[in-house]
Amino acid sequence: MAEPQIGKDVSHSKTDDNSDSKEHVYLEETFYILTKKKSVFRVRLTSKGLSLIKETDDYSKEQTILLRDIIGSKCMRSKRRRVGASSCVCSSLAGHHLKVVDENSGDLDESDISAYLYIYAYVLKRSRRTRKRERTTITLRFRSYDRYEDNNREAQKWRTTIKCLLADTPVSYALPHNEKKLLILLNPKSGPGKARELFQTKVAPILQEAEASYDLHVTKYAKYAREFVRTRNVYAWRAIVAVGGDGVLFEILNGMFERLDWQQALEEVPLAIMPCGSGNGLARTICHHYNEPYIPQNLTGLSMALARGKKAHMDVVRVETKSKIMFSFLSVGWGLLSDIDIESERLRAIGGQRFTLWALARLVGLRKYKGVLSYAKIKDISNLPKPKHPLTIGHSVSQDDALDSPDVEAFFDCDENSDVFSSAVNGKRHSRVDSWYSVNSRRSAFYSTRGSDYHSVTSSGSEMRSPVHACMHGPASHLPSLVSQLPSHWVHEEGEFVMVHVSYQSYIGEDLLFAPSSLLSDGVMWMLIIKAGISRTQVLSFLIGMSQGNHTDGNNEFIKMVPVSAFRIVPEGPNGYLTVDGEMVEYGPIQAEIFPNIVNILVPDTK
Ligand SMILES: Nc1ncnc2c1ncn2[C@@H]1O[C@H](COP(=O)(O)OP(=O)(O)OP(=O)(O)O)[C@@H](O)[C@H]1O
Repeated sequence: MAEPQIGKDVSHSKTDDNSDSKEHVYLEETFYILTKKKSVFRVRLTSKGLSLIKETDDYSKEQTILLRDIIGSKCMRSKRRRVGASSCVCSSLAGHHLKVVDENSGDLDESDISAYLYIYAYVLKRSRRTRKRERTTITLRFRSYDRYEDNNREAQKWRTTIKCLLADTPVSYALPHNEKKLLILLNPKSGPGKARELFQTKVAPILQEAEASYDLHVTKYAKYAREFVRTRNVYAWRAIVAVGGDGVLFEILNGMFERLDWQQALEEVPLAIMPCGSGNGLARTICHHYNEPYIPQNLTGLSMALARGKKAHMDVVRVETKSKIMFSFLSVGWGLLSDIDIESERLRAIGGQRFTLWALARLVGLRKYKGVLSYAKIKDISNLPKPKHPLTIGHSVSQDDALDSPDVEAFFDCDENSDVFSSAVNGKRHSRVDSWYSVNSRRSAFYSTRGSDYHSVTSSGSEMRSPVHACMHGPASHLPSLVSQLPSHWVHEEGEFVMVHVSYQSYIGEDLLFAPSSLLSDGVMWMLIIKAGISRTQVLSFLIGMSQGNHTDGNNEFIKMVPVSAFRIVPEGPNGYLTVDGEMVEYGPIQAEIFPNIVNILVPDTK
């Protein structure tokens, strides 16, 4: 039997049955199942993924776990049995409930020389109407040699190769050098207040399996995340993750623009979002573009994206009010949708449904707002100029003061419920008698990645509230000041409006497909204008249509959607709401322009 080998020595090309593309085989090994004497499993690690080929005298059946669905792997050993447990060292393992522990654990069973490789994957499953990821663990048992060290070496070879393939680095015997930690900024108050729980139960276990370590900071007050990002050496982390609603990411983004080195920081440190708020428009948009199932409070696909680190460019909009400049990634709103967003705050505890309830209330008392709307219309969106980077060059400034001391690290190994389909072999000499076993959706007991730090709200440490006056940097505006005249080619509309809402993302909420044609990075803002005079029935069908993205279909003289590159809204009177990314800003004149490609955001790896 050929030993598993690595890299060039054994590599050969295999033509995939389903495609013409050549597939590179890195490792290949046969695993026997003695209880099923006539069947073997040929396991192949290829550039495509992990192929498990079951071969009997009569047939051969292949299952492939795609590389993009694999999140990580881990080498384990058997756990020492308790004294009095009904087993003897030399007895068959078949039928027994095998428990495994970390290879460095003090609780391991020295008499079992097997090394176990656990491979963790989240495979996309389709049922008739839905798609979702299911957790799958493949266990390979290495027991060809008489010494654990030799078996472990084999298992480690597979682990290293998997790790290199996942990191997209050349396959070698050394684990790829990784890497900086993730910076997690978690808002415990976002949405219905479940961010902490969701992170611990849904995100942390996946980061654990991927061996992606992180520093977790729980925000202590509004603007905490913004100050944190402004004042820290953000280059120490490989990405900054907002766990909460769009509001936390808004803070992080604006904290980045408050840095003198904003350009370098945004180029080198990608941002990411884990949706635990009530709107979650950006997270929904990312999943939409990358064909990743979006299931509220599930977070599997986006957690995998954190581990993988694949980046995409995203546009950012510079917004100016009378007294502030800010940067936005989602939307600017005036009228109906902003009223619903802000006034439904009091129903925060019920999560996203607050929008539906308040929409009904606002429909009954439909308001209209007087003002002037001006915009630079994009004439041909199929022929957009290639996005440019802003010309301003920032210089790097970083501060590195300490905030909290790390709290206790919570790490639990997956030593419960870990079944391994094992072969009946006793005696001292082993021929190759390894076996594999795969089980779906196993419960996981992982909470925190080794090497990750949890900075608790209760941990001692300085309150941050920075006394430093923050000033906004970022790309230079091309617009005249808010009180100056606009260019002559702009369109002006004066009158009464039910709403004007501008978004640069497809979804502005989990169920609100606002701009179906929008892309993450296209330099286009989609401006939806609803003029006064529209009937309540038409508004209702507009709101219902937004769940499917067909709210602007059909002939309606009161509703229109316009692609723009810049706009200005000048409301009349003192009463009303203006929102930027769902956050209320001062009521009065507001203008905005889009800057393509400024931010890097982590996205699912669905290549
Ligand atoms: N510890 C905290 N205490 C109080 N408010 C906080 C804290 N941390 C952050 N905030 C503020 O909470 C606001 C709302 O946050 P977030 O966006 O996470 O939730 P959400 O509004 O429910 O979600 P969405 O924006 O998706 O609707 C933000 O403006 C943020 O500044």
